[in-house]
Amino acid sequence: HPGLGYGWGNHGHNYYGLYPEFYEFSCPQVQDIVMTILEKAISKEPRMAASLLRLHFHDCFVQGCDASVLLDDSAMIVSEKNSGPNKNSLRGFEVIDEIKARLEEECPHTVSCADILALAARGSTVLSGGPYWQLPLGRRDSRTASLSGSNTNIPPPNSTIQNLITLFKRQGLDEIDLVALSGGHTIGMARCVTFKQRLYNQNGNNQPDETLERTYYYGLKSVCPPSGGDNNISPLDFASPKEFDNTYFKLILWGKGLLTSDQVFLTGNVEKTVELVKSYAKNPALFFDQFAKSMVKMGSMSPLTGFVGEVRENCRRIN
Ligand code: HEM
Ligand SMILES: [Ca+2]
Ligand SMILES: [Ca+2]
Repeated sequence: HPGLGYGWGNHGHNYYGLYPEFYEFSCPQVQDIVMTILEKAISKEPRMAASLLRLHFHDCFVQGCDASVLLDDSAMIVSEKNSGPNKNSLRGFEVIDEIKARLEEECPHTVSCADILALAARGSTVLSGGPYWQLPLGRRDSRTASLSGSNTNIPPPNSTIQNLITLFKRQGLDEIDLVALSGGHTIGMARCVTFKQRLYNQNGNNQPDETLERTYYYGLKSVCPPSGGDNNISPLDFASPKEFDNTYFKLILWGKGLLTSDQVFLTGNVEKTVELVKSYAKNPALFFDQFAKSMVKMGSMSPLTGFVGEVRENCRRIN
């Protein structure tokens, strides 16, 4: 029986009942279909890879990886899409819809939206030049969403290092996962409003963040004026915003992390995260390997399996 995660196909691993061969018989084309649509979307707009990677993260941190993030407002549902971290920020829903529609044609009522998010995150990483990993599957979709969970569990960009460690610990993720997964910021963009405080008033004294490297600071000010321009965007890794590589960590060593939550790995007085940034900056293979491991770990957080939850027909609403 699909979904129970015992015996066949599990090869002795048990990510809470998820296993890579879950769709081997019920939808063997799933991987090809996902990759075809991702290739098209990402070649049209490279940033889409980043947006899809982030969607999986924002799903997993709220009720686990159950596609709660995809539900629209309705009579039954208060959508997570309107939370502080998500509103005017999350992207890629149309690509998920396209994948889902295609999969409903090929393998009706079979592939969950939560698994589509995990597949899209892995595929987006690979297509941006990052690592591939064996992806445990078999997540089912929630019949609920949590706006409050979205507001409280997802770390804000001005977080202190302690705050980041605490919020990740709460999900069962440690400092190694925190630093490696934040390496996802090697691709994609952030809006001015998420880092503006660093430019004009980091500590309530109307001064810039002194950990911000000078020339980078002047460049950011030109993108992000003191008033207005909140939706102007800047790359999280300006050296290679479309390339999944380890330059994110090199930039942090040079004082050129974009968000406070990036730079504090070096400046937050936690020796462990300082060492991790240095080793990932030096050794891209080490970063790739740990990113893959931590993505599997994050992707296995509190999944719905077996007969719990459902496989949505449309990712935006419950059946
Ligand atoms: C450690 C805590 C984290 C914080 C505080 C954080 C914060 C942010 C913020 C503020 C943005 C910009 C949003 C906007 O401008 O609207 C962003 C973008 C992004 N984040 Fe994170 N993030 C964190 C962890 C992660 C993780 C774990 C991943 C994935 C593994 C990730 C992947 C991304 C990606 C790829 C983007 C760019 C999205 C795009 O261009 O559409 N982030 N993040
Ligand atoms: Ca979720
Ligand atoms: Ca990069």
